[in-house]
Amino acid sequence: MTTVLDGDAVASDIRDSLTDNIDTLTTAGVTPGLATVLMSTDPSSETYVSMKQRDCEEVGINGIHVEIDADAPATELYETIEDLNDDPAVHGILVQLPVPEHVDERRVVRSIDPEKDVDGFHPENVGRLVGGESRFKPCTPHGVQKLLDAAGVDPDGKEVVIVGRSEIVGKPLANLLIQKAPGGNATVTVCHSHTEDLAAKTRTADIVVAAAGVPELIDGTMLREGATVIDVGVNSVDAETEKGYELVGDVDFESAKEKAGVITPVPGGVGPMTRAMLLYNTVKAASAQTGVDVELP
Ligand SMILES: Nc1nc(=O)c2c([nH]1)NC[C@@H]1CN(c3ccc(C(=O)N[C@@H](CCC(=O)O)C(=O)O)cc3)C=[N+]21
Repeated sequence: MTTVLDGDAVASDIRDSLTDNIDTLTTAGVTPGLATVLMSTDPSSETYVSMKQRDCEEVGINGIHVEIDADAPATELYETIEDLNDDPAVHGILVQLPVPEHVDERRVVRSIDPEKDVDGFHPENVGRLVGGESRFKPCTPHGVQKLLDAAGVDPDGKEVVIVGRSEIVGKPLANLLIQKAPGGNATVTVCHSHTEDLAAKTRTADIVVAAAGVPELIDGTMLREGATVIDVGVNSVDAETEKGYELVGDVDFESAKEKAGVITPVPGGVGPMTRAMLLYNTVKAASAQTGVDVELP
């Protein structure tokens, strides 16, 4: 029997535990604040940001939303970040990526105060993660780790094949999973667009993580019987839906499900976990910045 992991349910449990932490902070006079900055007209970016704001409201985080016209000069975004860095009510800052082409994305990431960088993308935080002393684990990799844990799949000693080498998922996830720490200790292979014979690699894996951004790249023929399959893909493809697009993963779910022991769906798998871990990092940031201790889930 194949288990289909319910990311919405696991994320909901994490939000419940965080609500207790947030109560502790609020009682001590600290309301955690998360600023989301959107400089884009992409409909899926708008959807994600509004979901993040709704999550904040649900758990009692003060969500501050800043919208910048996609045609505005880049300096407007840089100045917004400076203001948010200086605002003591803001404990976490997320600038929704991608930013428009005329904006320097690296500069954006570097200009966020590392202590407020709840995405974990600032080079200082990347360095800390690689060095085994992470401040904020990036939300999607952390969500994958929590989802595996909730499913009772321990990466310790397992062969993990990650398909995709992005700064946001592939690279940081590889780092988390090789760490000599609970939720780590895996043998990790990172595959990408230049990998020869991808299927030969994925067939060796106990755990396959698809994070290439290619719709339905991984199908059942590429999997070992009983493998755990984590689908990080959130590809918007044109469709005749209300929004004009639909969400498709990097895994061909139907054929993969025939082979997998455990599999995540899209939507309802990793996506909600990413959002839950953003709340987690915001609570962690508020606690670190104010010295009010909380016991994170
Ligand atoms: N600075 C920054 N940080 C990010 O973490 C970041 C980003 N930029 N840019 C875009 C990607 C993508 N991302 C998603 C988060 C949640 C869902 C999610 O919740 N998806 C739901 C459904 C979404 C729907 O219904 O459209 C699901 O999979 O069930 C998806 C995608 C965060 N990202």
